[in-house]
Amino acid sequence: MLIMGKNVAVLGAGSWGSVLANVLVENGHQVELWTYKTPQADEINSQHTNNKYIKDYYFSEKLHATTDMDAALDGVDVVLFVVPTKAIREISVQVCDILRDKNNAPLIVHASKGLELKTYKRVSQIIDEEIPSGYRSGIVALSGPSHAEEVAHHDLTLITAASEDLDAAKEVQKLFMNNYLRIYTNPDLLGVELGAAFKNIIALGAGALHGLGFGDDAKAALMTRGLAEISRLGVAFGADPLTFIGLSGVGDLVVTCTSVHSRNWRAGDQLGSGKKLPDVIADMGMVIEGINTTQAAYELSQEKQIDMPITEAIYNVLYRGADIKEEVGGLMTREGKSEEIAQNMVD
Ligand SMILES: NC(=O)C1=CN([C@@H]2O[C@H](COP(=O)(O)OP(=O)(O)OC[C@H]3O[C@@H](n4cnc5c(N)ncnc54)[C@H](OP(=O)(O)O)[C@@H]3O)[C@@H](O)[C@H]2O)C=CC1
Ligand SMILES: O=C(CO)COP(=O)(O)O
Repeated sequence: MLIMGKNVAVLGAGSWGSVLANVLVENGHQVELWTYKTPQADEINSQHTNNKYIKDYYFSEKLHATTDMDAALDGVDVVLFVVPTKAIREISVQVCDILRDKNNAPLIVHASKGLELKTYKRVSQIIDEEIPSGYRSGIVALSGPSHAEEVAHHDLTLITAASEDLDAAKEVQKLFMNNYLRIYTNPDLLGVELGAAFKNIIALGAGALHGLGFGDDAKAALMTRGLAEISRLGVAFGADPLTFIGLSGVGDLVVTCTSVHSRNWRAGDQLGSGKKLPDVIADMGMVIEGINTTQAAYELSQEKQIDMPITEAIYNVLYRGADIKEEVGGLMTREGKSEEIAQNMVD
């Protein structure tokens, strides 16, 4: 099943980038993990740890980190982007400048979950714009219910390799698949990327409900109604509605709304407990993608006239200083609806 000996550059040495790089090393590939921070590269190379992002975990001694992107991209077969969405464009520009002088045209994979602010572009669209097809082969999104903390310890995880290019998706499937990480292919790149981005909004809400002291009924309700509204927005952009009941849809929604590993859930929990947003962001020290994605999704829903009451409530808390309890009260006392109509993913 494994393709042995591919050369892979992993860009972004946070929690997910460093763990995915380790998976690739364990699968027998040559990996250069790129970070812009020399002390972090030194820590990974000499102590085999990455303690700010994955506590008390020892990486393979074969995993090598570097701050030299040119060297990392030299002769690579695959480039994996795992930086926060807001950094994708600038890193893509740097990668393209380097690939222009090489002739390896690698396969591009990304594992980031968000939308670009203002342009509302998906990660694969940004990469496609900045790295023309002459300098690379296909683009694949790797997505689904997966926390770095669990994959690091070989917990069983199933995710999706999505691409409009099936051969590229199959190559990524073979690259990552092993006895603890199972990969499916999916042709609905748009639906997979939108599900991955939007579930973080609902995870912020699920965390907030927990912080406010609400229980399992409220959590189940939020996840169900949240799935209905994020599917509605995704379908308006051309996603296959069935993608939202797959790994990158309901799968990722469930894990992110229920796991203490989720930074989005934890951020929501802290907001629900009364902590101020700037303190939540500062104390997390890792990316909380749902904050920007809430803004993007809210603006898109306004533009497309799509009813997204949960997203709007979370937007009001994050960007308009609204009181969380009042927003929850507002959601509960909206005009009564038929579930048949309210559940419709399409209208
Ligand atoms: N963690 C997980 O389990 C999973 C994460 N993801 C997705 O993967 C993406 C990355 O997440 P994750 O690894 O968790 O995030 P982290 O915050 O743990 O790490 C992000 C890394 O990218 C670095 N970075 C930030 N901005 C730049 C930049 N402009 N140039 C270069 N490097 C930069 C950060 O450095 P610094 O900290 O110094 O800013 C950090 O090393 C996100 O889109 C997330 O949604 C997907 C699935 C699982
Ligand atoms: O996407 C993830 C799990 O699949 C990671 O979620 P968080 O970014 O909320 O930690």
